[in-house]
Amino acid sequence: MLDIKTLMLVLALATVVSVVGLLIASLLNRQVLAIRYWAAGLACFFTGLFLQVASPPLPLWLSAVAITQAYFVIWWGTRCYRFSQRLPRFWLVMMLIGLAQGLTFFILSDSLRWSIVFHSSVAVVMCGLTIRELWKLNLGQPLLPLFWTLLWGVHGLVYLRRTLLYLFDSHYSQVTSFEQAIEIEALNYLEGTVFLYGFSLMCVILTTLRLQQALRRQATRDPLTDLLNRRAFEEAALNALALGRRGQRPLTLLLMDLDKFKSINDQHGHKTGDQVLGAFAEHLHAHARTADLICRFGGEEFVVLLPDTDRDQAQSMAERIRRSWAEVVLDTPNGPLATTVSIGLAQTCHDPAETLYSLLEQADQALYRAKQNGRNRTEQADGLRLSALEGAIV
Ligand SMILES: Nc1nc2c(ncn2[C@@H]2O[C@H](COP(=O)(O)OP(=O)(O)OP(=O)(O)O)[C@@H](O)[C@H]2O)c(=O)[nH]1
Repeated sequence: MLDIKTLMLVLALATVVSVVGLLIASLLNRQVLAIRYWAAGLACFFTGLFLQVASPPLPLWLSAVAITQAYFVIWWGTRCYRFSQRLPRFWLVMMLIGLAQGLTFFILSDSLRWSIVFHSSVAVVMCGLTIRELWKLNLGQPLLPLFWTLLWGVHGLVYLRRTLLYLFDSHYSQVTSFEQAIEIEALNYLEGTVFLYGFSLMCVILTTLRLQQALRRQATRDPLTDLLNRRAFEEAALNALALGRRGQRPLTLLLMDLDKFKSINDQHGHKTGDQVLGAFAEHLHAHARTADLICRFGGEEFVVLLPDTDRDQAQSMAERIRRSWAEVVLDTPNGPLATTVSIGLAQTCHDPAETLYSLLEQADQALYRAKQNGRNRTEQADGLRLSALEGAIV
């Protein structure tokens, strides 16, 4: 039969391996903040184990505070993962929780039973909260939340059983050392070792997933406006066109160009120009439906593809966007700034010869007319011009 000291040593070694692994992973993947908290949480856990070995002479409640605090740090890291950002007041929250625990454990210090009951019930609650964080996130991978739940769920159940036994079982309510409770403590340490490796593995998988998402985003989004970039738009638009053609449903394209944008850059600077581009992207988002594809086509040119939308519906949408944009006054370092947009509109005719590029060409000609006719207006394309199709890619 394994004794407590051996089990503790195995768990401590597993923790060291996990902490070192996660620290290396966090150095390699600096963009994913959560892994740093997860590594810090495990380091906290290791400190708790070390303090446990050193008690006495150190009081046992010190180790209980460190181990319980580890759950709070890991939970915080999982929240940062969910929000994809650093959350404020980490140190303050951790200090307050640490102080509250320190005080509670200090009061309970002479009772191993109550110290364990308190520490285990906090762990059960934190397991539940940590599971919840991942379920609130749409990972797009159903297996990961399930594995996370299994891992934290079993861990929580082991702690729940421990809490209940120390609360209600007459044998455990009398014990004064871990050795006297070897049956449950052995399970606790063995499960803890497996849990640590499972948790570290999950941390690395979640970090990889986040990096993959970031890479996919970088490949498909325009960094300034976060709209679809040209390549991603073309891919999605070709699909939308094929679907529309198959269902014989109308589809319209709006090509937009901010008016006199060069003079905005010249008069207010490039930074303000960028601010205008960002604001216009948000404006488009606010007016588009979820099915619409919005893209920064290049420079100060934007495209919106409207599936299931005919020429008249698209015209009123384009006019809504144009009019409301003319009323937007931006607060820039040089004072208030308002700009306008010109729009070219083209609708599919489901001609077999029609392509995305011929549609764009038609919208571009309409846009050119809008500029020629004084800007801040919407012009419609006349229809499919076969001359525009020469050399078009289907
Ligand atoms: N700030 C900023 N400017 C950009 C960006 N991309 C392109 N531009 C500028 O956008 C301006 C486009 O100017 P033009 O194509 O001459 O057109 P315009 O001044 O908008 O005039 P019209 O289209 O005829 O109304 C150029 O000065 C580009 O340098 C960008 O990412 N940020």
